Amino acid sequence: MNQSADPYFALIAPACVMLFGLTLAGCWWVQRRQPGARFLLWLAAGYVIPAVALAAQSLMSNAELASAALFTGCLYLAGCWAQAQGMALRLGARGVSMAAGLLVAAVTLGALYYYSRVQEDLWVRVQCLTVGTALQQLLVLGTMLKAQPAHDWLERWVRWTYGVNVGYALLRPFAVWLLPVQGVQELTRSGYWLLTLAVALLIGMWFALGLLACSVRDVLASLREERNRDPLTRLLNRRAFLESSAALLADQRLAPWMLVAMDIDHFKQINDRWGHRVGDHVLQELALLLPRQVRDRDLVARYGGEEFVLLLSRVQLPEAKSVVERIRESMHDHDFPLLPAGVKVTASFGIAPLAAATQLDAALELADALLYAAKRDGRDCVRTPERLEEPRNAPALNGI
Ligand SMILES: Nc1nc2c(ncn2[C@@H]2O[C@H](COP(=O)(O)OP(=O)(O)OP(=O)(O)O)[C@@H](O)[C@H]2O)c(=O)[nH]1
Repeated sequence: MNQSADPYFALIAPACVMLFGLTLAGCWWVQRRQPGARFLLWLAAGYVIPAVALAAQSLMSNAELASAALFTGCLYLAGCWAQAQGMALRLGARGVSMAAGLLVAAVTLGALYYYSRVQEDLWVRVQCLTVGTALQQLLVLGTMLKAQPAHDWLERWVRWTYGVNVGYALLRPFAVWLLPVQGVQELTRSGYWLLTLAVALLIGMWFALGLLACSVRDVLASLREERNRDPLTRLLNRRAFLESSAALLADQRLAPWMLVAMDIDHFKQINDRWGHRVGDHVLQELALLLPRQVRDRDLVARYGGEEFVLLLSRVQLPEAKSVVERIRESMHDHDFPLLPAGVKVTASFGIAPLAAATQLDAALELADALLYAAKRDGRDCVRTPERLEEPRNAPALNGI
C-alpha cells in the first residue's frame, strides 16, 4: 500500500521481486532445450506477475486501490497459481489443477469485487486476497507430499521454504486480526503490520534464493553434461574420457587397469547401404550395449566416429580379454531393430595394460595399434600385447 512519503522508495520491494523473476526467466532461457526446464518459466511468471501488481499498488492511493482491486487481485492469484504450477512441474508432476485454481480465483475475485465496489473495505480485501493466494499456492501440496524425498540440502531448503511461505500466508490474516487497532489507516501504518509484510517478503525472497541456487546448480550440471557427453550416444566424449580416466588412474586401489580400443567393422558400408540414420542407430544401440557388459566404475566413451574406448579397473589381461570377448559375443547376438534380420555388426578390439596415469597416452597408442592389427587380421577379433588371439578371416559384414 502506498503509505510512503516517496512513492519510488516503495518500488524497491516490487523491483526485487521482479529481479528474481527475470533471473529465473534467464535460467529457463539457458536451459530451455533441456527436458523439463519449463518449470522455471512458470516460477519466473510466479514472481514477475505479482511484481507488476505490487509495483502498481505501491503507487496507488487507497481510492485507486479499490478501483484496481480486481485487476491486481487477478495478477496476484495468477502469479501464485503459476508458482504452484512451477513447483509441481519441478517435482515431476504434470502440474496443478487448473479447475481448482479457477475456483479459488473466482471466489477470491468475487469477495474482492464485493469489498471494493459494494461495501468498500480495504482491510477485508487484503485478508481475502492473502488467503486466496495462499490457497493457490497450496494446490501443489498433494504433489509435494507424494514427491520423492529431497536428494540434497538445497532441494530440502526450497521445499521447506515453499511450505513455510504458504503456511505463513495462511496464518498472517489471523495474526493481523489479533491486532488491537481500529481502522485500516491505523493498521497499515502500524509497525506490526509492516513487520508481518516484511516477514512475508523475506520468506518469499528466501524461497526465490533457494530456487535460484538450485537453478544455477542445474544449469552448471547441464552445461557440464553437455560438455562431457557425446550428443548422439550420450556416452562420455573424448575430453571427458581423458579427464575421468586421469581421476580414476590416480586411485591406486583400482590398479591394474586395461584400456580397450574398439572400432566397428565396415561401418561405412552400413551408412552407404542403409543410410546415416541407420548408422546412427547402430552407434546408439552399441552405446546401450557396452555399459551393460562392464562394471559401474569402468569408463565407456565414444572416442571418435565409430570408435569407442573403455577403461577397465582392477583387472588383469585375461579377465579383460574375457570381458571384451563377452562384448564381441553380445554384438553377435544383438538384433539391431533398424537393420534387416540376420545382418550382424561386428567390431575389432585392441587391449593395452596400464599401471599409472602417466601411461595413458602410450596405452591409447598401443591399444589403437593392436586394434588395427585386429583389422588387418580379418576383423571381429581381439588383439592384446601377447597376441593371444590367432588370426582369422571374418566376412566383410556378416549377412551383407
Ligand atoms: N552414421 C554415422 N556415421 C558416422 C559417424 N561418425 C563417423 N561415421 C562414418 O563412419 C565411417 C567410418 O568409415 P571407415 O573409417 O572407412 O571405417 P569402416 O568402414 O568401419 O572400415 P573398417 O574400420 O576398416 O572396418 C565413415 O563413413 C564415417 O562417415 C556418425 O556419427 N554417424
